[in-house]
Amino acid sequence: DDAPVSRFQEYLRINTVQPNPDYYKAVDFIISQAKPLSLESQTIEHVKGKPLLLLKWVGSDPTLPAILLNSHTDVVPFEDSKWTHHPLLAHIDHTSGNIYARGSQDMKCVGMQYLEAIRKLQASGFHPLRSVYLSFVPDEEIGGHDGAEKFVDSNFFKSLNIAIALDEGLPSPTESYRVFYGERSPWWLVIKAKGPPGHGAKLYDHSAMENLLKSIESIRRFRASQFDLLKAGGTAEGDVVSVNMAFLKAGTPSPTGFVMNLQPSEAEAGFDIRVPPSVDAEVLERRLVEEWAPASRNMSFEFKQKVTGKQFLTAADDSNPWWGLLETAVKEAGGRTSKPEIFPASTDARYFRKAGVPAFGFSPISNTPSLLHDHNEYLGKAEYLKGIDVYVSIIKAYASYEGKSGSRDEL
Ligand SMILES: CSCC[C@H](NC=O)C(=O)O
Ligand SMILES: [Zn+2]
Ligand SMILES: [Zn+2]
Repeated sequence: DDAPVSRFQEYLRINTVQPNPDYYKAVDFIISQAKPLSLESQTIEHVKGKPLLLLKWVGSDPTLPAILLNSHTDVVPFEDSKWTHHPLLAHIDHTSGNIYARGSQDMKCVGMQYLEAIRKLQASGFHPLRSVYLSFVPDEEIGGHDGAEKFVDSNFFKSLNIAIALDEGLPSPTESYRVFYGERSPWWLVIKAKGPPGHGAKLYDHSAMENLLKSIESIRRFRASQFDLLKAGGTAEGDVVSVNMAFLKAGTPSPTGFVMNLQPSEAEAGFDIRVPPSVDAEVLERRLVEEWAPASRNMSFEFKQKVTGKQFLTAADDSNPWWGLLETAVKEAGGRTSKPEIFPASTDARYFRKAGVPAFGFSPISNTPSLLHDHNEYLGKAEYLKGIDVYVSIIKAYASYEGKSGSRDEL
């Protein structure tokens, strides 16, 4: 059991932290792991310095559409002083068996588990009928535009003829694994207020700060209404709009902090908003124009990131054979899947779905708190090893499936 865990630790120790990930080191490491498995390998650089690694386990029937197992190689930054163990050390707590590292849940675990599962399948003498591709993509954490998005837009991707893609999910605090069939759309919104400057001791209307605060109050009321739906139960995390303030920027800097007796003429605030497929984006945008950033209150807005247009969902029912195969394969590995959900944040799966490839978000992590992007992100050693067996079962089922491919639903 030690070797797979050591290999996982080795991957975790590679510094692929945004905004300066060492992608080549990660790619070289994965290639070294793929070598003994005799997988075909190619590195694609849609953008210089951002390599995407594609591995292929060749199936015996090249006429059948292939399976894609996707993972991203980058991880989000951390405040190492707030961790109990440095996030790039992949320290194992020997009492609990927990491996502490950035990327232990999101999602270096999954990338390595795919490979470990293939290693086990080969050792057992299994040969795939369908080809299995493994993509290790860059830049997911900053939007995936130079990674999965360019990959999916290429003719080369179309030539791969992918029937189904698997990508990351979220840890489950309970026994059953979470599975995702769609995602909320990210809107990264900045609202700006302007107003006349003035003496800090003067009470007057329409200052930039007052204008911005009115918007913030309105946005907070909306946030509370959505949060109440969630707190009341019956509504899933991915089915309400989330709004969280990312930054506040205003004031006139001084050597000791900020000038205190000057009312600034400009103020801005940034929000991370996530919109479920079931919510009418036009109605929400009208609210933004009319209540959150009305020009009549000297306000403007811009989006730093916005996914617009149709949102594609992957059928998670009997109409899609890949769904049943996944459920059964997890069961055969001794696990259970819970009701399919909308992913609350974003993943590269949205690009696959948009290209017409059904995709499920799934990370085989149960009985574990979700610590993505948090301090002290960890994964239990036993949970990691169990996840490998879950993928053994899934890859076996997917790569052996002889039937027709599934469908994609549009919204
Ligand atoms: C909007 S692109 C950013 C993607 C990022 N993905 C995972 O956390 C997210 O914030 O959801
Ligand atoms: Zn991720
Ligand atoms: Zn992430």
